[in-house]
Amino acid sequence: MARKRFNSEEDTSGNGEVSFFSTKAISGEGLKKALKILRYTLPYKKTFALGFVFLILATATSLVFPKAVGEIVAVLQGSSRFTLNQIIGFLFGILVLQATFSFFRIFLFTRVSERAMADVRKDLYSRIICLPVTFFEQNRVGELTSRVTSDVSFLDNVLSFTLAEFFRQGATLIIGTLFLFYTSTKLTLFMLATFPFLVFAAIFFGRYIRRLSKRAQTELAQANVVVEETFQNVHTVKAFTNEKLEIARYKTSLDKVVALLLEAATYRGAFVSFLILVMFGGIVCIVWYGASLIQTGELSISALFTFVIYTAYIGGALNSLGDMYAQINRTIGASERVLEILDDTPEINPDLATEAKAEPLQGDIVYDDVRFSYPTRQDIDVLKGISFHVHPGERVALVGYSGAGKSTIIQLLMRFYEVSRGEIRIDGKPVNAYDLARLRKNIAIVPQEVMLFGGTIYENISYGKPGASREEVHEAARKANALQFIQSFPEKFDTIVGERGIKLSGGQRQRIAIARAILKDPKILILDEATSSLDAESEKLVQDALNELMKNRTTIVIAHRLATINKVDKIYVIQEGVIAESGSHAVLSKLNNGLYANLIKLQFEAVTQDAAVHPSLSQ
Ligand SMILES: Nc1ncnc2c1ncn2[C@@H]1O[C@H](COP(=O)(O)OP(=O)(O)OP(=O)(O)O)[C@@H](O)[C@H]1O
Repeated sequence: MARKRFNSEEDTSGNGEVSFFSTKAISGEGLKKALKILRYTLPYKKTFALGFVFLILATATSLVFPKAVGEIVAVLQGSSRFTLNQIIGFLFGILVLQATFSFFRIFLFTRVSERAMADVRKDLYSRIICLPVTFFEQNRVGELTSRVTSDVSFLDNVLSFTLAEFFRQGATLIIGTLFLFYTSTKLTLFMLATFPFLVFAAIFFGRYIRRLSKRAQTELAQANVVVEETFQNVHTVKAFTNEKLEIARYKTSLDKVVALLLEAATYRGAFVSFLILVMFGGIVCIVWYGASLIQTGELSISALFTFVIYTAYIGGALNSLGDMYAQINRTIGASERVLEILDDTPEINPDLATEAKAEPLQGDIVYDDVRFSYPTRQDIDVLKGISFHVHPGERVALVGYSGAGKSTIIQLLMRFYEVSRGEIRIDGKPVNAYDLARLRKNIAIVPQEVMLFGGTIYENISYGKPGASREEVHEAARKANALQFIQSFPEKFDTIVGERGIKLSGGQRQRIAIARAILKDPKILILDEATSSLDAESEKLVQDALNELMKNRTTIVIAHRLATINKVDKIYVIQEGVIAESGSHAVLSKLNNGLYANLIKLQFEAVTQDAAVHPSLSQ
């Protein structure tokens, strides 16, 4: 099943960030999709509506302000019906109201947006985690993380802030202009002929500067990559004494940042000069024309005051509407990407999967002429007709050179991918015919590299069977030969492991993984043997634990160190996607020029060479 990579064409920075200055026009289709995201606010629609009422009230009060200031001038001229104190009192009243309305607007809108966005994040995460492995191969993890974090933040911002601002500024623009016409038609026409152009010029100028700053930010992020990489791999840097090289690399990156920032600063300086000269010049022109209208008796002084303040309001509104257009455009892009994932088909239903009982199986596995190529590399046939039969309770080993296809054979059994041709059957039924969750509950893997989650040892073991009783977890640890080392820690099962906790040795980690598998109690077991060998004592503890685990289960071992597999019933030697040899250890190791015999010879040579270099190892 070919899955499409979701749209990330706006990701120009390459690090999952979305271009800030996409100038693409807002399309009707995009807008429709973005509106679909708004359905997440539906559960909170009452709060949203109330917030909207406060928004209208706050906007209305702010629009009264210039009129009141004009009235003060009228009082000073003696042409008002009110006293100065009355108007100042009124002004204060307006301010208090506006402050109160704004508080509730922000409070209510934020409540809606934060809750709605938490819902989006939850849905998005649930959907992503339930998508098939292929999806994760076709999309970089960094990008997916940014979908859940930054894309949703864009939506959040729009809901809690931009939407309200858009309405407020739009209303200011329309109602303000109507007020202006009402105050003086001639002056309004004069203003409209000049002012908006100046504002748009300022918007473009401003945007160009921000684009430069944005580029500088991206460069800075690149420079930080150098810092991060070298700090993380400080051993490599030091081992090669490449400190000087890294310093030079960092300096080159920083120089680029500085050059861009300086360029932006030059434009910023020019921008301020532009504002002083042209924008304020524009206002001076309006005042000049207004004053001449006052001289001819067509306009009152108080009306001119009101006019200038409204003009400033309108200028501000135009400016922020320009910004908002860019922001809404970005958000549409973000919601498109979020929706694309939400609309993707999951392979598993998490609610049903947790409930699902393991399918009662015998563990009879048949590979019937299985052919396969990875969806991301369709041109390369990784498996070219694999056929074998493992009877219930049998142990088989897959061996072969690196890249031969051993792990791929296992991944197909787990149904991480679908076979291209042929069939895999368990207990006579094709794997595809099983419910995915119930099938996977029957298979446990002890992987090469055991990844433990940051948490307690107890949590890590019970991952094999969420909800297991304390006794079950203890018993599994005992069977896995892990009890002794766990008991030796002061916090025992509650010891934190992982990044912020204790670092377990390779052998200890493996025994935790074995305990996990014992707890899961699967019919089919897959051991992806660790490539690196443990010391003799750990090796024995792990091997004993594995022997306990393999009892009464069909086991497939991916063997890297052949010394450990002489106890299996049958060995399959995989070479370039086909089974080149099969049989018992005793038979295969004696085949003249046989692949298996050769592999054993190679490993034996490697061990003896090692012993020659480190004589202590052979003792
Ligand atoms: N996810 C993937 N996408 C594309 N190609 C892959 C993927 N995983 C493995 N391959 C390719 O498939 C081939 C078989 O890989 P596989 O991991 O099955 O080999 P292996 O025998 O298990 O090797 P090793 O012993 O090193 O683990 C290799 O050529 C590898 O490059």
